[in-house]
Amino acid sequence: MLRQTARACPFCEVRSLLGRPSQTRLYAQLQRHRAARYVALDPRPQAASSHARPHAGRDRPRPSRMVLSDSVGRPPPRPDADGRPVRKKREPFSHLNTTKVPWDLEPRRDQGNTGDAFPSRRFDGKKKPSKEPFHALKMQRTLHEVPYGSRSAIKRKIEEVDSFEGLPLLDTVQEAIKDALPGLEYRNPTPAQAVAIPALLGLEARRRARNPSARSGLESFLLAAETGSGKTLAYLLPTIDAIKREEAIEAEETVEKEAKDAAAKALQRRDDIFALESPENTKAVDPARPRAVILVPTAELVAQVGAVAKSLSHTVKFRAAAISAKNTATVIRSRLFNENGVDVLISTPPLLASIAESNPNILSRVTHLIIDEADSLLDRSFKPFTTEILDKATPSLKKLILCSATIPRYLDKYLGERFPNMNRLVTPNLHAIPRRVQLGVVDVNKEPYRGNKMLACADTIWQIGKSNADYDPAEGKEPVETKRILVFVNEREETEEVANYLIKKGVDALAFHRDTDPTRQAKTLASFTGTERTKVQKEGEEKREVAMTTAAAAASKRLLANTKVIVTTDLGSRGIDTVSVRHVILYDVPHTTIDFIHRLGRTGRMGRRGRGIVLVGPGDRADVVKEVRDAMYKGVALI
Ligand SMILES: Nc1ncnc2c1ncn2[C@@H]1O[C@H](COP(=O)(O)OP(=O)(O)OP(=O)(O)O)[C@@H](O)[C@H]1O
Repeated sequence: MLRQTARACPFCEVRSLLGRPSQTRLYAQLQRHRAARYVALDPRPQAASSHARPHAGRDRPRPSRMVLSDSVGRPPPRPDADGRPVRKKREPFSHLNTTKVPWDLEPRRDQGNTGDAFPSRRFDGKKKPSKEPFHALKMQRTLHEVPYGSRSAIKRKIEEVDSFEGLPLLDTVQEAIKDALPGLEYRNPTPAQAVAIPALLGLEARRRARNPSARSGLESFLLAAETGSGKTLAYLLPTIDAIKREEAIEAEETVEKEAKDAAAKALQRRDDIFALESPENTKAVDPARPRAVILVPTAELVAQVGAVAKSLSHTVKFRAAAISAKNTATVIRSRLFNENGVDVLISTPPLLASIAESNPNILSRVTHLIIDEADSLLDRSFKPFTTEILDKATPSLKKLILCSATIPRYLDKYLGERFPNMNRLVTPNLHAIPRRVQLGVVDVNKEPYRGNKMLACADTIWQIGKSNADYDPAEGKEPVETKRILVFVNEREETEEVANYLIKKGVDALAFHRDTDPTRQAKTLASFTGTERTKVQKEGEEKREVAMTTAAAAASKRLLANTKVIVTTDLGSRGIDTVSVRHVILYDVPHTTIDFIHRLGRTGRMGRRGRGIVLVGPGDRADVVKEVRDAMYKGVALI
């Protein structure tokens, strides 16, 4: 509430509120009052200005001429060119020996402070920490905000789902979970799975809407969960469950129909013994009509999600086909038009959109459409293909599921407009980088690097390679055969440049970008994504190491043993499950918090520890890095 002081004009008896309003208004009013007083005291004829003659035209008694000035000792402030009063500059010691607190040092209630005249300063003269954090990040604010109140409510819900057995999944699907999560003793749902699986199975909707008809039609879901939280299984398990149930219903219907047909035929034969036997209707085999389609942005993710689906299909018995532009036309054809049909198709939007153009029937039976990495697939480059597929699949679609670890504002707006009733499934730690991931900063401007980022990068990798701090089994820490480090750069051209420099410095480094040879790319990635190496992979790695050691010995160079490095762009940051990566080096400061989240998300996956190291060089935004670090330390969401 503003404190308001009513003051009466001695000439017009108009009560004006001079307590809280701005100083400019106060002075303007004072000016008018003074002008009015001079006008009142001046015997000369007045100008016809309403400003100079406040009561012109009104029949009011003339006030007494003996009105004393209330500011004799202070001349009226001279107006500036705009007519506003010019304020006298405050001298450094002008406030001394005064008995009243000057107006501009008075505590202001609207600043919400409790009596501190300098809200941003402490008594010791140091700057008070600002109540509004993330100034630098606010300049590039990209992420949609999730209120902390709703995050706590979700936490309570997650606690209710503590095992897969408690979820109403088919027995075969329950069995298959063990195949999809090998090597784990305890397999409990992650927060993403605890939030998504019940909702996608329709438990939430059934609870909310008593009337089952309310659930008919297309249901849309947005699953927003942090990186490495098991989103793939969160959408795959309910989708496969639904497919199997649909299949069972269809099989029952077919048996019923066949029985009816057989009965009808028998009746016909009995009535008409001379009728010719009609040939058996040969069933139209239409193999390329999947029930579920999963869209992902890269060929690497197609392979990764395809592998998870394949592992589930061994127990559940469904057919999954993963196709990408990296496959030859023959491979794509044989997978897609398999005579046994396809239940789940995994592809990139451009490839599927082009296939759907020549085979419009391919999307006619899709009941589940999953758009993984939705923020990428609905940004400018992919959106036309993704929406084309969505539009073509809509007539038969029952469930649309969008997944992402980051929800940018443009996506939030788009979804709000296109799917106003979308079910938003959000995990409590969305947009936060887990505390188990630490962020270190290397100041490249300082000695010994003097602005040489490549040198700083090579040195950091050598330090990690030589250090035993994170991997010492003697101290009860996880032993690793080979350390794997991901280096992220902002531009594709830099990948080769940095990788070549690292090789010169005795580091086993590979550049990974869109134009890398596909077989080499697959081999490189495979060694970073699996915890267990296959025999062939191990042999390949050993061969490469021997070759490098020989080359290094020939050039009498040092070689960093047991450390493998991939230098990549954003291509390697989206969805790739780099479980064996403990260190991520951000060679360039990422352009947005979205890139920070995805790049740092390649380490510390599924409860593991990880470390990110940012190289801050000349011209890099050190303030942004500091704020990201603060947010990570506090465990709050980035903005
Ligand atoms: N319930 C679980 N218990 C243990 N591990 C799990 C569980 N669910 C998934 N995982 C493992 O967690 C890892 C990450 O899973 P996934 O790739 O699906 O994460 P994501 O959320 O899609 O990550 P990103 O956002 O980076 O794409 C995988 O190795 C997977 O096997």
